[in-house]
Amino acid sequence: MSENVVIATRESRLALWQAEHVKALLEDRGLAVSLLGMTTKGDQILDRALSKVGGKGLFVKELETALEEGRAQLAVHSLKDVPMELPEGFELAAILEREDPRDALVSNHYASLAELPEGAVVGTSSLRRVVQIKAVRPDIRIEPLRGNLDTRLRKLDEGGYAAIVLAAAGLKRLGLASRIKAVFSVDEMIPCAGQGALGLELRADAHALKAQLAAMSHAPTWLATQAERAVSRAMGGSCSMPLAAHALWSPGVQGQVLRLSAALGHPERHDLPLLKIQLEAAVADEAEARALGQAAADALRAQGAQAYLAAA
Ligand SMILES: NCc1[nH]cc(CCC(=O)O)c1CC(=O)O
Repeated sequence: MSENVVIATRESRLALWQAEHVKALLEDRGLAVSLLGMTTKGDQILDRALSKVGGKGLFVKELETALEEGRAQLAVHSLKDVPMELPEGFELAAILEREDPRDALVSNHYASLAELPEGAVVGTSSLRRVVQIKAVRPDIRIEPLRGNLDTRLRKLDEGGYAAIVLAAAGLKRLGLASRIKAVFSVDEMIPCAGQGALGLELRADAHALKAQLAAMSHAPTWLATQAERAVSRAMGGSCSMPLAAHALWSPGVQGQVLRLSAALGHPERHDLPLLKIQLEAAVADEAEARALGQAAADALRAQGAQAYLAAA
């Protein structure tokens, strides 16, 4: 494999950072790499919530077309933007070691969610974040907030919101960690499946590259995110759903166990309780990781998830 590897990437500052990061890792392994920047529908449509315009696939479709047509060999994605089922002919070849998976509160005036005054306006278009904020602060008013990280921070600075909620990983990658006022623990605000991890997608028939990328995959992150994505898949896997899933390796009686937390809120009725589950299991391979995710989804259904899903 001495040919040049072309990475297809979105052109937001975060996407470019992530693509450059993977480029450097591949170059360390002796590959020649270049980037192909592209704009996706998800980047263009900024006035509506993603859940209303077609979901996460909007960020990956154009990149997959570039792979299909041979204009690129590799697409780098924030794993949380990757749909649970990839189209026929595409695969995730590697998942890199996860960055900080937590959500962060960013504000120019307040140091935490608890400090926000009664009725304060918080910006987010993520139903997952909305239901978890409303569960502890039902008085908070939520206003939509889309666009890339710089756009969202600008909208905060223009004064439209008391605070906004963003993934810590993105802020850290862009050197914007100083904007973080408080990080939510993963119990306070359960992250989205895959949050903080990067997924490397290629064509299923790209065997040589696949073997090279597999060596870069981080097994603990791979298994944890497979469990998280299995919850999402079992629930119908779209971002029109206020679903959180996060798995963490923790010490067990006989070695490490994977502890999976998941939560589902009602998309509109914030007076209804958040359904929550935490399960743990010794997980040695992908099948066991997925089984853990499926078990969490089953447990949420036993708590009445079906009625919540029907409303989404
Ligand atoms: N939904 C957009 C998106 N996709 C990935 C990240 C952050 C980085 C990551 O989670 O890997 C963000 C921004 C955010 O949610 O605040």
